Amino acid sequence: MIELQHLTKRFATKGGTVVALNDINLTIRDGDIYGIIGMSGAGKSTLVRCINMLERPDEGSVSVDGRRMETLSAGELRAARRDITMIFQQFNLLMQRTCLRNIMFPMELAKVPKEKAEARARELLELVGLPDKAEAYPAQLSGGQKQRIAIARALATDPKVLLCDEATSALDPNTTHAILQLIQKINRELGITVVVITHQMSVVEEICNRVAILDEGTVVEEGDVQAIFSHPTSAAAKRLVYPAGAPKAESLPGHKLVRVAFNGTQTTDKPLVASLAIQCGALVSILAADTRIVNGQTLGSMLLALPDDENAAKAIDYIKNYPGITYEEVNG
Ligand SMILES: Nc1ncnc2c1ncn2[C@@H]1O[C@H](COP(=O)(O)OP(=O)(O)OP(=O)(O)O)[C@@H](O)[C@H]1O
Repeated sequence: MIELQHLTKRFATKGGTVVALNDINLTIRDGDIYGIIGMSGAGKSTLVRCINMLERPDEGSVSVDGRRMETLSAGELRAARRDITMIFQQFNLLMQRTCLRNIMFPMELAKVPKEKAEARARELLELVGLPDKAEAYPAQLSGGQKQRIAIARALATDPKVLLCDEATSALDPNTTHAILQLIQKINRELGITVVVITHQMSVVEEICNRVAILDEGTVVEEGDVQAIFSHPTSAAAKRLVYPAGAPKAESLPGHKLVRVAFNGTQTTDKPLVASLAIQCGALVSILAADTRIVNGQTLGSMLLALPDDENAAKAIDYIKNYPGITYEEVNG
């Protein structure tokens, strides 16, 4: 378990002090794929770099499995970083080493005997799907292949935690998907806790179970991905969930406006709008909809116009009792 308590990090710059992180409190549980999302400059990289003490917090504590990271000596920290490894947007491979020797590198530092290190590196090449690239140099690989090698290298010391700092931001959508699948496989099969820093909602949607939304160095929302994405409350979360703007209510004469948010338990075989027409005789119009499927479940919200007639009360009752939906009447 990773626990951040009252974490604050400031940078002194020519223009004055920048508060990159301001009193962050977060708990990342074992086995989570935990997303940390925010706009550029929100403090994501600083946060993740504080977890392995690449940045030293000014205040607060970071504990990983009960071990207080900020209290460790340089030697202890080097050892701890074998348990908490990291991958980056730019891969950071050693260009003059082959892929095999890149993967062996952390094991060399940890004084693992060469034969054992090579055998493990070959296993990891298999795991990331590139057994034939052992003797290739990074310059001969595509971006996705480089990231696979970087992942293999990050796994070489059998870590408990993998920190991913914008690991797919330099990749095209198909390659991003493949790398996210690999990260998910590593989480599931090796039981490694993953922390994913990203500015892309789609990354969080695809693999994370929990998420923290960071805005100007503060956590503005935190929790279950489906709960947050179905009902964003902070301005920063709304900006991320509805990049084109939240569905706005404009009054429609003779209608009640109703916003419904799907919390992820809704199944697609029982469509709400059709059910309202059939069960309640309510001919509802969809004014706006921003729904998505996350992990096979419906999330997002719809703005509905409900004719204000004799069926309205029955329809509202029906919506309120509909599984997996949050109901809100809005004024135009
Ligand atoms: N070494 C540093 N010196 C001075 N200021 C810094 C330093 N590192 C980060 N900052 C500042 O701290 C704030 C948070 O930066 P950080 O890189 O953590 O944000 P981010 O959310 O990762 O952004 P991006 O998505 O653009 O990488 C920014 O205002 C940044 O300018």
